[in-house]
Amino acid sequence: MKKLLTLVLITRPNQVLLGMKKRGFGQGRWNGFGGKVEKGETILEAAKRELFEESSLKSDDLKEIGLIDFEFVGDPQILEVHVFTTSKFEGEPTESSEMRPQWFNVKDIPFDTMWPDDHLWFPLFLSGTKFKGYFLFEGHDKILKQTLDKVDSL
Ligand SMILES: CCc1c(NC)nc(N)nc1N1CCCCC1
Repeated sequence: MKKLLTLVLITRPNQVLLGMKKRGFGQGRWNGFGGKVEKGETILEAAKRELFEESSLKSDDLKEIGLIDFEFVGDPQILEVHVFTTSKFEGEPTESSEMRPQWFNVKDIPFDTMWPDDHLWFPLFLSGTKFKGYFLFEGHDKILKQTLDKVDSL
C-alpha cells in the first residue's frame, strides 16, 4: 500500500529555501515543502498546493527530479515521495502554521537537523541529477537499508 507525498525544494543562486516543521510528522526538522496528495488532484497539483499552503510561494515551473520510497520498520505503508525543484517562483516566503521558511547557503545546509536521508540525496538534487531512492528506517533516526540510483527519467 503506497501513500503518495510531495516534496518541493526552492532554489536561488547558491541557496536553498527550507522550512522548519512546527508540528506533526517531521516536527523540529528543516525540510522542503510538501505533504499528502489528496483524492482528485495530480501529484504536480499537490506539490504546487502544498508549496503555497506551507510557504506562500507559487510556481508553475516545478520539475520532478527525484522519486524516493520510504519504509519504516513495523509499518506496512510505503511512503512514495515525489521530489520537485524550481528556481522560478513568485511571492515572499512566509511562515505558516506548519513551516517557518529560511534561506540557507548550499554550503551551510543544516543536515544535522534534517531527516537523515537528506545528506545522501541532496548532492544529487543540487547537481541537477535525477535520482530514485529507497530508505528503510527504524524509527525516525536510523537508516537500516538504502538504495540510491541516478536515472535518466523518473
Ligand atoms: C517520508 C519522510 C521524509 C524523509 N525521510 C524519512 N525525508 C525527507 N526529506 N522528507 C520526508 N517527507 C517529505 C514529504 C512529506 C513528509 C516528510
